[in-house]
Amino acid sequence: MTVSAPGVGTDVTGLDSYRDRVALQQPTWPDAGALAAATAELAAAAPLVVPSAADHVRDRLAAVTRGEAFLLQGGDCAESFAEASVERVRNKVRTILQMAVVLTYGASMPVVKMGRMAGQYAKPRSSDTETRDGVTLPAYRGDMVNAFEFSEASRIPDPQRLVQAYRISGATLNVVRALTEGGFADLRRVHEWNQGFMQNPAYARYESTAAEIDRAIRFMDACGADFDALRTVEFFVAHEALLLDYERALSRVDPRTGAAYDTSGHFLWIGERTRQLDGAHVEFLSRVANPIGVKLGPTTAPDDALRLMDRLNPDGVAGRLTFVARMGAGKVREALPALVEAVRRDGRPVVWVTDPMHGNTITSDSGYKTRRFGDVLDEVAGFFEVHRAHGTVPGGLHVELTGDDVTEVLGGSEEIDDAGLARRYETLVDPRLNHQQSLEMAFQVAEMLRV
Ligand SMILES: O=C[C@H](O)[C@H](O)COP(=O)(O)O
Ligand SMILES: C=C(OP(=O)(O)O)C(=O)O
Ligand SMILES: [Mn+2]
Repeated sequence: MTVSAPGVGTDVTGLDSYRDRVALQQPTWPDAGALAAATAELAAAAPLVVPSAADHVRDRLAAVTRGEAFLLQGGDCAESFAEASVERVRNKVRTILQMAVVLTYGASMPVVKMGRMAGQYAKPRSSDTETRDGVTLPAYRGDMVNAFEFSEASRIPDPQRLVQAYRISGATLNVVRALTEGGFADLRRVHEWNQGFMQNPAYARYESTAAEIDRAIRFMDACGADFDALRTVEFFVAHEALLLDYERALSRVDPRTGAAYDTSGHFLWIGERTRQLDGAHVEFLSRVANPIGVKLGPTTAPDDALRLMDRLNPDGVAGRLTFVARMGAGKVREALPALVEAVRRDGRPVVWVTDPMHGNTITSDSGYKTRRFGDVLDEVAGFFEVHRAHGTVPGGLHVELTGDDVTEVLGGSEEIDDAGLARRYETLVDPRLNHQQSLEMAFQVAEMLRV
């Protein structure tokens, strides 16, 4: 089979069909020649993930649809080039591993671990521009597009940033692999970190769950469990497939099967703002074989969900399609049931995940974009209630988090208040749970999973 170069000749795989559709939320690149040079460089570059690994993730997600595994997706709203340091990546991976141990216990199921990492560099925005002190500039759209700094030069989209994002994603993946394959993920070690977290009296309410996990691990030990076999874990990477110039340039045909894969990450998702049925994002992801997700906000109609299934997973391949519901704590109990019921009746399997962040964004009195920890947990509770009522599988959790001690989300047992937000508010776009809030969430969700 001959395959044409990107954008040249016959579109054998259909990977270029999206070009005839409307793509929302794309940057206005000022120099077409510079964009072509950058995408040509990416098209010739090595894949970040290989097709067989994406297939493997799809199989893991198929287990989630059967209620035999639980999915945990977490990471920054927007990764930044400056924070791709070993330390920051390690803290994020550590946080996700710690949460996963608690959730594994709560669910009595394997947890599929996936970072919003190694590619989460492009952001959709509500407005094309940002105004500060009477000065209006193009909005920041992620490090893959322009720089956060509020100056005219920084905000001009630069296609070389696509190449930089690819290189930094490769370096991030390398660190993630070294950590998760090199003993950092050892169950005994992760358990010790969780015991360290429990030293803080603020978390006394989780003591009984923590003690049960400790007993379970001692029981495994007494039974002669092979802890050395638990020194490594599978860890996958995911991001929003927003910038189609980047995603297309990193897509490759798998010589084993002739199928196309987007090799920029294991799992890609379509955001709430770009999920139009006839839009470019749905068209593009319909052509790649990776496991994919779609965010569904509170205005989604049951028919929209069914049509997305027709477009993205017509044959009902288990693990291919994940719906990430991001309704808001006040809406999830009204908005989600009709969707869940329509999908259940249809019969084609879908992984249902809750994103309890994006429907709960508020502006604090002092002007910070933030979320309340209580709202976040309430949306997760609502998600579980809806699935229990319908006999369907609540398959996972999608959260914005960091492994550091930032102060971006209000509340939690350490009671971050409006004045406290200023202490360490570092996010470039949306507020993230900090390390402690993330673990606290895991303990609370573990309690919900076991009832
Ligand atoms: O993560 C996503 C944000 O919610 C999205 O980019 C919109 O943010 P904005 O309203 O600040 O533009
Ligand atoms: C933009 C995001 O979410 P949504 O598409 O759900 O608004 C996000 O995940 O950062
Ligand atoms: Mn976000």
